[in-house]
Amino acid sequence: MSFTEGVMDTKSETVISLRGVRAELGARPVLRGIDLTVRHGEVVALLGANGSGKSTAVRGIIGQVPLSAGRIELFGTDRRHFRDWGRLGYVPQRTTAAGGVPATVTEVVSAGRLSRARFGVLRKADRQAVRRALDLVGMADRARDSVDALSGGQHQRVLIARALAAEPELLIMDEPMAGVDLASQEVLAETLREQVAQGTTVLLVLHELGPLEPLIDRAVVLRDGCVTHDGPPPRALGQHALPGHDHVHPHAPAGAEPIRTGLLS
Ligand SMILES: Nc1ncnc2c1ncn2[C@@H]1O[C@H](COP(=O)(O)OP(=O)(O)OP(=O)(O)O)[C@@H](O)[C@H]1O
Repeated sequence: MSFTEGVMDTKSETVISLRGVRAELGARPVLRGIDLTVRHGEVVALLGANGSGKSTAVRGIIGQVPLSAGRIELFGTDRRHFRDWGRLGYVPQRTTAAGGVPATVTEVVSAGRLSRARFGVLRKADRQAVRRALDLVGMADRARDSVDALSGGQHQRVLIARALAAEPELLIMDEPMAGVDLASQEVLAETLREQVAQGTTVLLVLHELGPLEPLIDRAVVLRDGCVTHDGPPPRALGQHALPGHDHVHPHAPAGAEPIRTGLLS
């Protein structure tokens, strides 16, 4: 095989594949036949209204939600047999980094490196990776602080640093910008841009594209547990401008029907 073929193989490699995925939570069907493909180097945004199944889909991918039907593959391996979790970084939705146990920022971010550390022991290169991750999210100056002393947005940055510390090939993030102010969103967007430039594949749940918009290759929109759009991301900024957001023009006559464009609602 030539070098060029090798590169092309990597580029077209499927990193995440969902086929006919169904899941129930309690008695409620939450995923109702999802197909989704994310290829090497792609940045894919998972969009949709509250309760449409975005978090459940992401949690299904990382093995936290059992499937009732269908198949998920990670790096070409059936998720049920996938063990190479060090290749994947995950930022969960709206949790705190504290978890009830007193820990410093460095300790939390170091935990994200353990999957890469041989025998669970952090060596110099691992500690450097932890420092780099803290630098990337602009939290290096808080390294020794207790995570209890952080604001919500700072927690979020620490969780992102924890995911980056493993230098993952695939980043899965569930609303990484939730509770993060615009200036910090710009910092995180820049961080992500650098990761993507290095070839990291990204799947992220978003409500607004915001500063991430230029990075997004493709948007997949869920509605009631089904994919209703898989293609170019909505062009305009902000959820109010996303296709599918019901919109009544401010000067429309009273009682006018909202304009529905069909993607999100
Ligand atoms: N543990 C659970 N038990 C029962 N139903 C659940 C559970 N967790 C979520 N659900 C339901 O599953 C559906 C999808 O939830 P999910 O969190 O995946 O949506 P989402 O698209 O991520 O929403 P949001 O934008 O609000 O985060 C919702 O109707 C929710 O009520």
